[in-house]
Amino acid sequence: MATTSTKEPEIITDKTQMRKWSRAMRSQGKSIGLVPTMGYLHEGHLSLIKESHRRTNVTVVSIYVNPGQFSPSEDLSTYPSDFHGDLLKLMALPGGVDAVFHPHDLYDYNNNNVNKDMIDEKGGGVVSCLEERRAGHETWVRVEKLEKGLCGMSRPVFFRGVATVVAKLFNIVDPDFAVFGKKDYQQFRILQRMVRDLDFSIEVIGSEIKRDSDGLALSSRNVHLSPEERETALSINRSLFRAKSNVEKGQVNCKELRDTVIQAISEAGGRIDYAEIVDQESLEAVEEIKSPVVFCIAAWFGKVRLVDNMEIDV
Ligand SMILES: Nc1ncnc2c1ncn2[C@@H]1O[C@H](COP(=O)(O)OP(=O)(O)OP(=O)(O)O)[C@@H](O)[C@H]1O
Ligand SMILES: CC(C)(CO)[C@@H](O)C(=O)[O-]
Ligand code: BAL
Repeated sequence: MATTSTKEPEIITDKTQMRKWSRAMRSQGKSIGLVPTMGYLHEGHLSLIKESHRRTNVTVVSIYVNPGQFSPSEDLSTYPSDFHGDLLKLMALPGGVDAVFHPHDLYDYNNNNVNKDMIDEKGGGVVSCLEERRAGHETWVRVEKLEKGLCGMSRPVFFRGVATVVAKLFNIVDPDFAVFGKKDYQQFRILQRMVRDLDFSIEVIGSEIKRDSDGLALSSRNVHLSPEERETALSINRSLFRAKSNVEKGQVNCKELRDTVIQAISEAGGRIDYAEIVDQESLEAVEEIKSPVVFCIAAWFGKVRLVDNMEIDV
């Protein structure tokens, strides 16, 4: 629906301005697509924007590295960013984007009287960089069952942080559609469930994984891989494609499929966080493939933790 000429997006850093902009678009009868990101944009992000162009009149990209989804031991401080480069990529994209929402701090409530005693520093048993900062934020969205397994095992604050910040973005931007990548499969399913359970009037779209020419899933964190680690990391996508082909040839025993993949990645030099075959919607582990599943993997290559997955529809 969008035009094909490139354009400069409106850059909005303030929540109130963002809301005003969205309301103005709505009053002109325009539908709004939101693509939430943490910046350092690559072709994967751009493919989400193209998906939004196909469905809506105007597209908003948010760029915000959310401290609420990182635990203090994770890589918030080294997360890559290049706002200027991101803008150039957005402007070079046919159709561009209409607005970039780039708040400095989404948890700035102007409450000067926050004191230490007001804050539950444990956040229900888990602590994120947000609580460490004593931001005076105490409301969290939790998608209780779906957040438990897979990435939730090793990143206990991650999904409540993601669900909460995305709920905030939804309230501020008020989009009709929001596009997320299936690369972060559990995140996509959790946000779909959040929207259903909390009656947001927003359609959550899952967009296909964009890969480099050698098959590695594009990710902002790939920039931290050494050339050797990057080569090693190809074991994830190669073993996932092999697993899919083995299922198509009739191998349906999940333990065997998982063992093969774990062995391939470990032998290549990766350190497995998890390798699970789960139902596409419930994300519950299955033993034998009889219905659509997704094979999800997280593994460390040096100091970089990568995720990838493969939907297998039978
Ligand atoms: N290769 C990809 N293909 C499709 N979507 C992607 C891809 N990489 C990221 N996305 C999606 O882009 C959105 C923003 O993700 P984010 O900004 O965290 O980038 P990222 O590359 O996933 O970074 P990282 O994995 O290093 O955190 C998410 O919905 C994510 O799933
Ligand atoms: C959805 C998101 C922008 C929330 O911070 C983030 O988790 C991401 O980039 O995938
Ligand atoms: N794309 C997922 C965001 C994160 O790993 O924090």
